[in-house]
Amino acid sequence: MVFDIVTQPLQEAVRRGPEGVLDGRAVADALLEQVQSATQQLARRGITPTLAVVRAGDDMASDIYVRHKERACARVGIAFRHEHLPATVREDEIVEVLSRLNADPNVHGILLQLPLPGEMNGADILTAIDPQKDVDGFHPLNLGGLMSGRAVLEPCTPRGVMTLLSSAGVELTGKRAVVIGRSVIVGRPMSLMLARANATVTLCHRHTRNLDRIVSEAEILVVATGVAGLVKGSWVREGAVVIDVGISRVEGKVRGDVEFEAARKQAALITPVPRGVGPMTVATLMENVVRAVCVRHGLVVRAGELVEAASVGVCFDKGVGLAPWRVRPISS
Ligand SMILES: Nc1nc2c(c(=O)[nH]1)N[C@@H](CN(C=O)c1ccc(C(=O)N[C@@H](CCC(=O)O)C(=O)O)cc1)CN2
Repeated sequence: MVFDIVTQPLQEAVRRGPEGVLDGRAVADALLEQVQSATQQLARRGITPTLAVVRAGDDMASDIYVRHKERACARVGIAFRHEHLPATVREDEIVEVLSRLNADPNVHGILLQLPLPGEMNGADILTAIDPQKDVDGFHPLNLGGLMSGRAVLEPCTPRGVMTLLSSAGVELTGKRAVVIGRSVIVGRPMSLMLARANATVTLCHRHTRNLDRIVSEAEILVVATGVAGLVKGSWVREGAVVIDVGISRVEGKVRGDVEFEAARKQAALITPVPRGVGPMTVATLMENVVRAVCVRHGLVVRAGELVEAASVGVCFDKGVGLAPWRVRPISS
């Protein structure tokens, strides 16, 4: 465990929120405080964690999200670099920028803001990011590490959902979990993380038949489709925990994938949109930047304190320079 979250402040943040609503903003704030404490301790060792965001084109939503990331960096003491490339940029030019950032020892975390313009193949370009700096956790080595239980850097949105669930004290063992959406950045890693936490997971997508019936059996429901209002309140099982990852703009308003008011009547806990999962994505990114720094410098954040990894029995085998997933206990 490279960054060990202290759960009590997160639990208190959940308790302060409205009954039945999982206030992602409050939990994200509590997490950001812990990240800030870690960056202050890193600063005392002369280390300034640095995140580089590469963005191509002028997608309006991306503009908002990159600004959220910049603001979060400023808040927690992470230096922020923005490489904003024109929409006409070629794939090889993006790869060139990523390679330069890979080689820069002052950069700890790199992310490529999605979506990319036009027909560009994001999956190919993402492989150009050094897996040790891949703070989005989208590199195939990190995604493979997630599958084999060895990833250090995991995708921010599903990881943020897991943090939200644990801060609300949601027990997952043996629970029937349904994930709607099979994207590489949310649905698929989400289903792996829930299975890792001992839930029984069904992964649904656009070809799934009888979606309403499957949803009605879910004790934990995670919806990540980007289709506003797809999940009707009447589908939701009484007492379910509902996590809405979707963000769409409808008539100038931000909406989720779940009919919030109707679903709230059924659910024991539900995340709103906005102020639900979105802020957790950004806070978890900040956590991942500190993770990347720790892996590089052989450090661990344990119960809020930064310590040498060796003193708690963890070593980071950097091997041929591509393996955050080669973290292993010294004793093994
Ligand atoms: N490289 C990446 N690209 C994208 C990711 C990602 O994790 N890595 N995820 C999304 C966009 N995203 C972060 O990049 C993101 C989405 C939403 C929010 C957020 O805080 N939303 C607010 C609402 C803000 C608004 O739209 O007005 C909320 O839910 O409260 C943050 C980050 C796709 N691309």
